[in-house]
Amino acid sequence: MASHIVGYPRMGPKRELKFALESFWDGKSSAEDLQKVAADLRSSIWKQMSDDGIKFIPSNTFSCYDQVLDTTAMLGAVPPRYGWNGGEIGFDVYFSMARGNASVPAMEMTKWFDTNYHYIVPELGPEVNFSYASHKAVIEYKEAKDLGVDTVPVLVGPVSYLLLSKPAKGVEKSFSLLSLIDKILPIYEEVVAELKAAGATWIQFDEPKLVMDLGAHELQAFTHAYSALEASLSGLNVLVETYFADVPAEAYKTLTALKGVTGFGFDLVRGSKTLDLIKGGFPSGKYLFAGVVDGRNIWANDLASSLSVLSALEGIVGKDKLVVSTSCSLLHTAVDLVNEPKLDKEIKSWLAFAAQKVVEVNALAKALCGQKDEAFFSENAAAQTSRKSSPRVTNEAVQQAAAALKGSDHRRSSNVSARLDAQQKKLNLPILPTTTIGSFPQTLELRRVRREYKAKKVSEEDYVEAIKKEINKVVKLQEELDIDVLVHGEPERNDMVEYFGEQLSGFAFTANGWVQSYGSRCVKPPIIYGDVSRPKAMTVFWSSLAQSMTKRPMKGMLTGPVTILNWSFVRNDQPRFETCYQIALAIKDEVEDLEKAGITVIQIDEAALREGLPLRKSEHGFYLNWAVHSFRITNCGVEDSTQIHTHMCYSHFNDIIHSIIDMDADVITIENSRSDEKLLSVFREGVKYGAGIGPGVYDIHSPRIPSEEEIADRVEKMLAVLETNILWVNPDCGLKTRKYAEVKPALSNMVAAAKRLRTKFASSH
Ligand SMILES: Nc1nc2c(c(=O)[nH]1)N[C@@H](CNc1ccc(C(=O)N[C@@H](CCC(=O)N[C@@H](CCC(=O)N[C@@H](CCC(=O)O)C(=O)O)C(=O)O)C(=O)O)cc1)CN2
Ligand code: MET
Ligand SMILES: [Zn+2]
Repeated sequence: MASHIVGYPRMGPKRELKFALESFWDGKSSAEDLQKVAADLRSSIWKQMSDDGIKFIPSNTFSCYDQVLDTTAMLGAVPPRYGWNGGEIGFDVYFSMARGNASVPAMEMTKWFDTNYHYIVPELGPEVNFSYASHKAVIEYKEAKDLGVDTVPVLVGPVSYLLLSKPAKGVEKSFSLLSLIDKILPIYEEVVAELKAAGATWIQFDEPKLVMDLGAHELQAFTHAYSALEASLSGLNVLVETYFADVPAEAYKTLTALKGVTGFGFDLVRGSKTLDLIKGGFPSGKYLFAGVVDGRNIWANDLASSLSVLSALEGIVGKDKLVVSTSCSLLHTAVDLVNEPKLDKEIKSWLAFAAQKVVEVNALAKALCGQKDEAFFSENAAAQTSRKSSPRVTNEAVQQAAAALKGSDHRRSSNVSARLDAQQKKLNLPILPTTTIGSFPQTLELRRVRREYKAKKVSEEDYVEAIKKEINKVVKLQEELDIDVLVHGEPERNDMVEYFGEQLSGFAFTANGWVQSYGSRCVKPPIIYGDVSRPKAMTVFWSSLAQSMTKRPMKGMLTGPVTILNWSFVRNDQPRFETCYQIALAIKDEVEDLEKAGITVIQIDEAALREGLPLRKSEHGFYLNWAVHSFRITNCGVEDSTQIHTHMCYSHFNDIIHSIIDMDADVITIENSRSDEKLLSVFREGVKYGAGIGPGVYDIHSPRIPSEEEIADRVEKMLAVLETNILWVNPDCGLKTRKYAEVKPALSNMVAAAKRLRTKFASSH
């Protein structure tokens, strides 16, 4: 029985790649230094999987930024503004596309399906001249082979690639991206030919788009593409891999009938319906890659239960055609439990990170062919039992409070326009008020203080003093810049989710459980293992302190329940919505404590509300209903005069705008500048929006400093579709990843742009 891994984390167990990248970008190390770190990481990953006994080991799942951007490089689809002149694409052009450079902004970045990973969106049109411009897939295949590991090279499949793209600037929005299929297939053929020549016997095409709601035309593109590739694929075993949900029935038919394909991979964790499809018929003689080990979570696999699923599948596809696999790439889980010596022993026994999941996959494969490791299986069974019965998982009071939520809608007592009037009386803000999203730059010094406090090398007193000084600096800076609604800058927070996770009961946190979010940026999602409650106030001390430093309104800053849920590793022993309601109750207590402490503006970030939207339309309504309800629970109890803000990243909101309105926040700030103002088109189409809104006026993901003119232009464009009295002026998102040298001039230009427009507006009225 064979084993397979869809993909593996690339950052390294101690984020080696992150540090190598950032040092290279800062000019502190050479391209060779970066290449060396990258090669060492790849080699240790391959060696580890090979030592663990994995038969199908992936290559080309490593990336210095993003696998979709790697595909763009492979196809030579570099937008002309990056000045590429042909030849093999190097770091210069590659990182300019990813991060922008002094003169050109970065390409758009967006969410990878419903994960917290982000990819760089390809920009395509009829004018693009595709050419084979990055040989990375072949180079990495050979690199592994030289190390004695025969791998399965992985490519983003041609159809998913096109469906993940967008029309380039100047190309009709209605342009059919799929019409480019015959232009990119020849490049794929070149890559395949080279891989074959290098000795590859298997190749994996990731086609995750197959789990979405696709039309006949899109499904037809798969049939067409793989028929066209059939000849060049002959002699190779070909795996088409899907993940993140079940494959709809129509897509399943298309997929399993593809020409030239010898194996099909399915996510059997999130896609339990796929199991029925397979039982209803699977093409004979083909391989089934059964993704039973969850790549999206940190829970140890229930090996006994997986084994029974696998045995049933074996009966359908045959012993020699079943391959045990992960549900998706392990990119979305933490790297290695070995680096968590401080984690509670019992909780640790319930967990498996990427390295442990590789072992689980192999153990399942061996068990199927009669080499069951009894000790390993019984240890696993004991951990499953302990998790089911452990008293630390259950909190009766919390369960009762959550059950009591049923039956109420949890709405504020007045409508938004009455509330905005009451708030304006108190706040007395100018038109086009300026604000920021919350965090200010996280300097090295700040990180050092937090780290040393955590390690008990700095006393509580000194720590509070250091943070206080930082808040004071941020407050003074905002006053100098003349920003209207201030923030304290979040210096006490490592991350907007982890910080709350560390203070709530029912959560565990890790020391090294990093997961890549984008580029070199990683997050350490907390682990929700039990019922959630708030032992004490979490932010009131810092927010009150910050408010005492200024006469201007200071926003209380919280992360909302849906975002805490979506950016944590969530327990899988109860429905997600139940966990979300529990978190909502904890945040509600915090909102009310902030109000009592005299905070008049409270921002409850729901950055990840959109990303949690199920991939399939049929499930949207149910999710949005409980997600929006959870948000309302947090703030339905405040006074009219308390202004509730929320913030969201990524503006693909056209389809869910009514749910966003239904959140009933007083002000919403939304990412906007990096996605071509898609957001504004919603309002252009006539959706009525009466609450305050701040579409981001510049991109904070790039080091580039926007000019006053550029920002003023953007705001004017917004004013063409939105009423002047509801518009706020703010950046796209928090500033924690930026440097002060970037933030100061950018915010100064932002305030100047707002003032310029206020003057213009006053003189025209
Ligand atoms: N959870 C979450 N998801 C999100 C976002 C977000 O802010 N949070 N934002 C959106 C964009 N994604 C982002 C993801 C990460 C970062 C980010 O800045 N990450 C930091 C890590 C931040 C962090 O938690 N750092 C800690 C830990 C510091 C640290 O590295 N400590 C070392 C100690 C060793 C050493 O570095 O010396 C360790 O713990 O190992 C801190 O500052 O306190 C990074 O990768 O650089 C930004 C945006 C979408 N998804
Ligand atoms: N308040 C948070 C911040 O400014 C919101 C970020 S959304 C990813 O960092
Ligand atoms: Zn954001």
